[in-house]
Amino acid sequence: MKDQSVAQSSQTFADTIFALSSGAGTAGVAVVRLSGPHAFAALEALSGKPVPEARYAALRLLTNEDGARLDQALVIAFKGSASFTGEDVVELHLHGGRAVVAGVLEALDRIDGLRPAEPGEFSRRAFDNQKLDLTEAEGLNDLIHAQTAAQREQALRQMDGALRDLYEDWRGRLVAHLAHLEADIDFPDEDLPEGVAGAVRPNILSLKFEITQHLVDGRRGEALREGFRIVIMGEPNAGKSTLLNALAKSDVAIVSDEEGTTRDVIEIQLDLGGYPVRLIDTAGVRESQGAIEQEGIRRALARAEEADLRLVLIRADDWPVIPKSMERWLDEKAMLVITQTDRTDMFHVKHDKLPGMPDVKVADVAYVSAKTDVGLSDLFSHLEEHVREAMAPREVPSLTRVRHRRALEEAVDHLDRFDQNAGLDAVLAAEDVRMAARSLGKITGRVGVEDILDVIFSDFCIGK
Ligand SMILES: Nc1nc2c(c(=O)[nH]1)N(C=O)[C@@H](CNc1ccc(C(=O)N[C@@H](CCC(=O)O)C(=O)O)cc1)CN2
Ligand SMILES: Nc1nc2c(ncn2[C@@H]2O[C@H](COP(=O)(O)OP(=O)(O)OP(=O)(O)O)[C@@H](O)[C@H]2O)c(=O)[nH]1
Ligand SMILES: [Mg+2]
Repeated sequence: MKDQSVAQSSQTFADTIFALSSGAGTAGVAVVRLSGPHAFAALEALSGKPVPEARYAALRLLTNEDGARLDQALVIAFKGSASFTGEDVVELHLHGGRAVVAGVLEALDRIDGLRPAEPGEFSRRAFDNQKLDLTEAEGLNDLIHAQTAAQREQALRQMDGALRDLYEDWRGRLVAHLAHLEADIDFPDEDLPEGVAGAVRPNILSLKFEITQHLVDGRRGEALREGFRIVIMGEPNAGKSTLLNALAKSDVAIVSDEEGTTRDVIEIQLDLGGYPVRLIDTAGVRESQGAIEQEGIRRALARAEEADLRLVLIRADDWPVIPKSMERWLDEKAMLVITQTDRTDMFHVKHDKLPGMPDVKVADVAYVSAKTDVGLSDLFSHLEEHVREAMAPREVPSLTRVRHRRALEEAVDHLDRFDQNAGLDAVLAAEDVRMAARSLGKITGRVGVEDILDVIFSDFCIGK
């Protein structure tokens, strides 16, 4: 029974799938991809000619079953298993017009054994045929969505197997320890009074330390994937929306001298030196009677809570007094931005050791005027610096998804349990190591992931 379910997903039994693999909309060239046992027969049906030699492009007139001309296309066949999916693959490089693509997709749909692909189904087949592990597949999906150079670099690194190698190395080491532990259970070693569990304990604990270090690296891989969230906050009229517009170099948010102008959260994307940033403007924080403004403030504080960096804005004429509502937000995740410096005497503002100067621990202090542009380019470089520091790749690759984080935390939990059981019960201790190895195996997809595969791959585009 079990073997049969494996065979179901392998190439001989699968349907042949097809999809437009290039972007939607009119383009110079559109690529339709087919994968599965009927891919070559489908090409023969559309072109009326034998399939060209594998991996060589050929020009073919494509017609539908009524003989209507569809396109003069460039076609390529890839023989399984030397293909992206591991199955027979055909690519139709079409003229990118709507009617051409629609005509070809319709003609394919009418061929027996062919059906449109689900999102991510090509990659899913590549995974099933061991062309990719899960981290590589995720890297591929990230590459397709990469908006900045640093995101592209991280995705390519993951596609090269950087995370796979790291996690497989850890798993391999655990499995080796496990083999010793199991041998010891069957044939205890008289020379080791604490048993093998005691002997391998230091190695396992040092491995656990490596995993914990990897976990505390500050969300850098996730931030790079999702965009680093910079939240602009402060009291009404601090100049938040003005600053957003200045940094975005675009008139995105409404600015006025009325307090409480902004109530919705406004988010824009920036590319700071190749790093993706989500810059978020929020409602001014104050005691408010209005229900809508209150909701705006609630949302502002929620965003501030999950920010990677907070820009806490204070008007130069209020400085150095810090509004009560902002006190709790000033920490090492905050940058203090003194705004509207044109409205007051700069010497007074910039004097660091003013009497009554609050003693705050923040990442940085900046002084800006959106009116005169003074300080804006400095603020820009400080932000760029901060963002690079937070997301620049390290020698050991960073985890890029909550999915990885959860599995690693699970592994650490099992290793903690191993630590407790090591001196007490060899059988339990071995089981803990086995479970930890299993948690690591879930990241690459080696074990126990059948139930999450649909979730992972359905997040991909159609045609990928
Ligand atoms: N036209 C086209 N361009 C494309 C893709 C594609 O599928 N079609 N890709 C799709 O994402 C990417 C290239 N990735 C690919 C990865 C592996 C194989 C492949 O045929 N692999 C075989 C043979 C390897 C070899 O000869 O070195 C294999 O792994 O066995 C093809 C494309 C980007 N550009
Ligand atoms: N002189 C001067 N005025 C500024 C500067 N920045 C903002 N303002 C003015 O300050 C007022 C408030 O600016 P906004 O950007 O709307 O302030 P905000 O913090 O978004 O306010 P809310 O959305 O109400 O919370 C507007 O009249 C702006 O023109 C500045 O650098 N210099
Ligand atoms: Mg505003």
